[in-house]
Amino acid sequence: MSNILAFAETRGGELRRAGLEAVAAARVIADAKGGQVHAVLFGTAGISKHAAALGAHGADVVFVVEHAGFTHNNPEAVSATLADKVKGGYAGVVLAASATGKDVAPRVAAKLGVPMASDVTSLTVSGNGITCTHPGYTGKVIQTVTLTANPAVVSVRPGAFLPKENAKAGAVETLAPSGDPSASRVKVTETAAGNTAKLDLGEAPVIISGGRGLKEAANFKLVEDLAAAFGNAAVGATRAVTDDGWRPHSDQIGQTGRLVSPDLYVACGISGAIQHLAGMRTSKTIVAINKDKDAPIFKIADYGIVGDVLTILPVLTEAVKKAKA
Ligand SMILES: Cc1cc2nc3c(=O)[nH]c(=O)nc-3n(C[C@H](O)[C@H](O)[C@H](O)COP(=O)(O)OP(=O)(O)OC[C@H]3O[C@@H](n4cnc5c(N)ncnc54)[C@H](O)[C@@H]3O)c2cc1C
Repeated sequence: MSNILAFAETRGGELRRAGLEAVAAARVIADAKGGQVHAVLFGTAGISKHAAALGAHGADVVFVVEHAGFTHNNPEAVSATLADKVKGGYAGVVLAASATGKDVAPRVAAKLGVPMASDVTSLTVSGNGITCTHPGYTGKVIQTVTLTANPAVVSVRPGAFLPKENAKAGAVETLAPSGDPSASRVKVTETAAGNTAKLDLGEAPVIISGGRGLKEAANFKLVEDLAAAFGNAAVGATRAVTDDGWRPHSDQIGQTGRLVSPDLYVACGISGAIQHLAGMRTSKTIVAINKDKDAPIFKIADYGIVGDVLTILPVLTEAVKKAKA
């Protein structure tokens, strides 16, 4: 009982980075316990094409659950299948704390009758316990909890566990869903995609985020220019900005927005209100630009620039372009 199950999240038939991150986190636990990582991939016909990528990122076995009832997220059927599979002899199951994962993970824990650790940013294994850290009280504290329940249910914060490629290919097996996925009481009939050309905030290694200090919506062009110079960056925003309609609500980061943990987070004209920090304080490196040297954002920043964001952003963009040339 040292194998760990990972939920290989997909959307629109495509494997999400969140799924690979769940495998990466499951690998940490399985390696410490001397077990294997088994990923479960749900979808319609043809979804098995993603098994190779899961194997290449650390899944020893990929179970493919194909059914027309998995066209959209189907939390009831997915959680029932995952819980039944875990009962078959696993030490735990790992999911991403994404919108989909948040819908599925508590259902799995409830079906198994165990507690869960949610939005986990790091974990270690000692004896029979899995010790997890995660932000609590809207990010005011980092809590450390040890799960001793067996099996363990863990959801990991997007960006906290980096997918790692290995040379191995995982074995692929088919798995029958528990019950009839088409008969779920919860039916997602449509998924409306946002701007699909944009990098997803939960998956981008770099986020350039803007606040009210940018003065007006048009100045977000400076934020977009810096993101474009990086090439692998997404644009985020504070709630002050999304409430004012400068940016879509899907860009909002924080307590009531997206939770992110990129490698680099650049906060441009953002004060650092606790509700904003709740969504980004676990970023690996934080750079803040603010004209007020006492702005709270500087308390959590690794690098701070005191000055006018409207003049600093074009300079940074040119510097990044030069470094990338
Ligand atoms: C229940 C609840 C939930 C919330 N959820 C969220 C959430 O999810 N996400 C979120 O972001 N907020 C959230 N908020 C709002 C939050 O409290 C703040 O109001 C918001 O984050 C502030 O956004 P801001 O930093 O853009 O604006 P401000 O707080 O107005 O800060 C603007 C900053 O820009 C600086 N500045 C001004 N001009 C310049 C310049 N020229 N150059 C450089 N710096 C400049 C200022 O010094 C200031 O620090 C929530 C609030 C509540 C009550």
